[in-house]
Amino acid sequence: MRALTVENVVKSYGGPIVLDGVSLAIDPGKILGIIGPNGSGKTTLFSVISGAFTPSSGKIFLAGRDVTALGASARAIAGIGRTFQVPQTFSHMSVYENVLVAAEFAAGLKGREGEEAAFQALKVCGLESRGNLVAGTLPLLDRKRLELARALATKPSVLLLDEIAGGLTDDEAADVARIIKALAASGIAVIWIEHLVHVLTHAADELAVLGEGRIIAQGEPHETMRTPKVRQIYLGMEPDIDDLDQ
Ligand SMILES: Nc1ncnc2c1ncn2[C@@H]1O[C@H](COP(=O)(O)OP(=O)(O)OP(=O)(O)O)[C@@H](O)[C@H]1O
Repeated sequence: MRALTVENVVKSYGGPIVLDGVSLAIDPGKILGIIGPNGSGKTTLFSVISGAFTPSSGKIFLAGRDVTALGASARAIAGIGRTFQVPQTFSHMSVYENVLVAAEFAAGLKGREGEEAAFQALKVCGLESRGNLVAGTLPLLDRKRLELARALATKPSVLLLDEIAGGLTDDEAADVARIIKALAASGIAVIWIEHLVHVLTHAADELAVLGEGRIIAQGEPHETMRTPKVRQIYLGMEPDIDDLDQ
């Protein structure tokens, strides 16, 4: 069964249409990369999947169950985890407290179950020795790891990553990509928005390109980057499309 199916989703915020009939699906254990120019609707797509916004029409299925009518909290509990473009960490709290709060309040994991989920999430993200540090003092790479750990502590079956590698060096981005691949290998379905195309062409099983609210290309990442429509968009922005294979 597909981990998540997005069926013909249309979204407008009251003005122009931002998502114009988007359909996609992902299996457990796979990584689907999403790219697209600024304003093409990537973050809106995540908001509609996570339940922050209701689609104007269309449906969202989580493991075959129609969750379109559920709000964000119910979807988090049902198994949809999310990181944000701007990290949502509480800077004055410790690293461990940040992750525990996510487990307890976002996913409803109480007592030992919450503590265990928080500890495991820190461990997988390489932060187990930094649990007592104040979150606001962490360097960027660790703040990204913490954002990932917070999403992971909700024990998601589907994980939505919004520019988790943004601002990182190539080596740091590779480090985060390694963690994400391990998460996928454990059975989590990962949908990953990123402006750094080369990070996704290396890490994703499949790539979907959004343009003006529609999926204009989708498939094996390198093939997808070579399609004429995608080349047109990324010409000049990604001068090294032909080097992405290397
Ligand atoms: N809460 C909102 N209310 C009204 N319009 C919005 C809202 N959020 C996004 N939009 C508009 O929807 C369009 C798509 O925005 P969205 O943030 O989804 O695109 P994006 O592809 O994620 O862009 P970026 O790469 O810049 O983050 C834009 O025109 C944006 O101004």
